[in-house]
Amino acid sequence: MNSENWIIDVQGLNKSFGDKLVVDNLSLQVRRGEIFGFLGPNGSGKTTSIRMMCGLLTPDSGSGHTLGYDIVRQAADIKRHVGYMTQRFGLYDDLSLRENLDFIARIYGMPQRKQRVQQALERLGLQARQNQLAGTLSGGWKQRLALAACMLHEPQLLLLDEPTAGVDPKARRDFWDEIHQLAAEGMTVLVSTHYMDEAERCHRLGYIAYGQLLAGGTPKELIQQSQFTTWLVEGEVDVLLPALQNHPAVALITRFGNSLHINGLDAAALAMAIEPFRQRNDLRWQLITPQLEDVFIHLMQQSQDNFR
Ligand SMILES: Nc1ncnc2c1ncn2[C@@H]1O[C@H](COP(=O)(O)OP(=O)(O)OP(=O)(O)O)[C@@H](O)[C@H]1O
Repeated sequence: MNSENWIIDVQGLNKSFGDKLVVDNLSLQVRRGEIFGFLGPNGSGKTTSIRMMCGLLTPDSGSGHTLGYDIVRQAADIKRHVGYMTQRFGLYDDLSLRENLDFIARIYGMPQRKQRVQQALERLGLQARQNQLAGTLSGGWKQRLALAACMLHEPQLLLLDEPTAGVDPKARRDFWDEIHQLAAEGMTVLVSTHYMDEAERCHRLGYIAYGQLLAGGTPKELIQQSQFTTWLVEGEVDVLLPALQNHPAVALITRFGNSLHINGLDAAALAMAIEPFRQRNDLRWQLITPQLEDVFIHLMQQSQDNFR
């Protein structure tokens, strides 16, 4: 791919706070119109990475471009074209939706202010609530308003830092439909999330732990890279745990109600481990596609071990 098509293209970014290395040699490329998901445990460096890529934080070393601008020397240019939605709702509770958007447009001295506010209200389906005080909105509508606010200046890249934390599943789904619509229109989106259903809706993903990008690719590629074999077992699964939990052929067991996902890296060894239980009447076994959540939990466990 021609490097001019990368909206984000950074190499070897490092950042420390005090003596703690928070982002460690991060390289990342994101294409125009792509929804790129950033995953990783709390404190793994996702926000810090996002802030460096949008010109809000200077890396200690490393280089790169966002929207064609140098992330160190042209940070101000990047900020002008990026919409950044932070983890916390940063709007005014005692202003209406319209007043909030109008206020932001005034602060930034945006030309055609009224028109832009109207467009943003319409774009995100907020007209019917335009006179409602922001403080009285539910979590889902607040996120929508925050998204409208960070799109007022018509950015080319959206950086969304855990945009749907604490938002109910229906509102999250609506929010993601909106993100997909924007991407289809050419918007590039970098989003951090802890939710697996959201991860599955990204075009590509990066998994970061202890500041290092440990895995990257489409959800399908990440599942393939994991080399997991996964058995789904339903029924009286409690009998399995004492025998399999610490079995060397079992990489990870995840519980879902009355079923388990039993994952292993060596299909034959895993088959041998479960063999004594296969004929039981109270258990039903099925070989399934590995789940992203299992893959990420395994990555996280491995990185903890490496870190120690
Ligand atoms: N300005 C700062 N000064 C000192 N330490 C910081 C600063 N910003 C972040 N850190 C530390 O850097 C580490 C990475 O933080 P960061 O917010 O990038 O992680 P994250 O992956 O976004 O976490 P979360 O999922 O909890 O939002 C944390 O240990 C955090 O406490």
